Amino acid sequence: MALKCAVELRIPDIIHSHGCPMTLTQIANEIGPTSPSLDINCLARDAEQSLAPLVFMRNNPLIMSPFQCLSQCVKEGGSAFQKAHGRELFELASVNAEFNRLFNQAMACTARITTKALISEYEEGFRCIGSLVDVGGGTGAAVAEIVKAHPHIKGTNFDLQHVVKTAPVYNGVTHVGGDMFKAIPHADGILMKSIMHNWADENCIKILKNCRKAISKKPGKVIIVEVVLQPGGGDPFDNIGLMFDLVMLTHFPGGKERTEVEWKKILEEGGFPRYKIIKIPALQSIIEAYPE
Ligand SMILES: C[S@@+](CC[C@H](N)C(=O)[O-])C[C@H]1O[C@@H](n2cnc3c(N)ncnc32)[C@H](O)[C@@H]1O
Repeated sequence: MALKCAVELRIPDIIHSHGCPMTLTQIANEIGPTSPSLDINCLARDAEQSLAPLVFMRNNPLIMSPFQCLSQCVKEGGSAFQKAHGRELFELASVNAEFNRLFNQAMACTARITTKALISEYEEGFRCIGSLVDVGGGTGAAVAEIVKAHPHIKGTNFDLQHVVKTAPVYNGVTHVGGDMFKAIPHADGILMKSIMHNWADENCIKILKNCRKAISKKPGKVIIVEVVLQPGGGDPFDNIGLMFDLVMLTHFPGGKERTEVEWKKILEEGGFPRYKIIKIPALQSIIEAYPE
C-alpha cells in the first residue's frame, strides 16, 4: 500500500531528479501536479525496467480482497481468489479486460527483469536450440528479448486467447492462442516462467506431459524458471520465496512454491527424469529438464 502511494505520487521520480538525498519537507514541497518526472529506479513509472505495473496490480482491490478469505480457504480448501470473486484468476481475466491488462502488464514488467538475468547466465543453453515456445508467456515480453539476443531462434509466445490477442507485435515472435492442458506447439525448447507455481502437482504433471509430447528427444528440453525453496534457509531470497508461497496459496487452486524434492517428484511423473538446477541472480532459478 505504501509503495503504491509512493509510486502514484511519483516520489521515486522526485528523488531521482533531485540527484541527492531529500528531507521529507523537500519531498512534500515537490509533490504536485507539475512534479518533474525523470526516472531512474525500478519504481519510477516511466522507466524502461519499471516495476510500477507490478505495484499497481498487487494493490488492486481484486488482488487484495482474496487475502480476506484466507482462513476460509485453509478450513475448506479451494482458492481464496475463487471464494472472493466466484471464479479463478485466469477466468476473471478472460471476462474483465481491465483486469486482464493490469495482470499482463505486471507480468511483463517482471519478466523483462528476470529475462535479463536469464539471457546473461544461460547463453549456451539458448545457443543450441533452433526454436523456443514460451508456454504461458503472457504478452510475449520474455521470448521477444530472448529472440533479440539469439536471432537464430524461432520464437513462439503461447498463452490463452484473451492474453495473446492483446499482445504487441515482436520481430521473430509468433503469438499462438491455446490451452496448455490440451496441446502445446512443437519446438526444440519450451520455456515456462512462473507457470507451475500457479498449479497443484497433478496439473503440473499434465502440463509437463504435454511439454514432453511437444519437444523432440534431442535437443529437446524444458527450461523452467521458478523459485526453488531452500528447506534449510540461507538463501538471500528465502523470505521473498515464502511470501510468494502465500500469494500462490491465496490466488490459485493448489498454487505453491516448491523445494527441489518437490520439483524432482513432479518432473519425474511428468516425463522428465533428468534435470539440472542453475542459479541466476534473481529470485527464480533455472530448472533445465530433459526427457531422458
Ligand atoms: C503467472 S503468469 C506468468 C506469465 C509469464 N510467463 C511471466 O513470467 O511473466 C501465468 C500465465 O499463464 C497463462 N495461462 C494460464 N492458464 C493457461 C492455459 N491453460 N494455457 C496457456 N496459458 C495459460 C496466463 O494467462 C498467464 O499469462
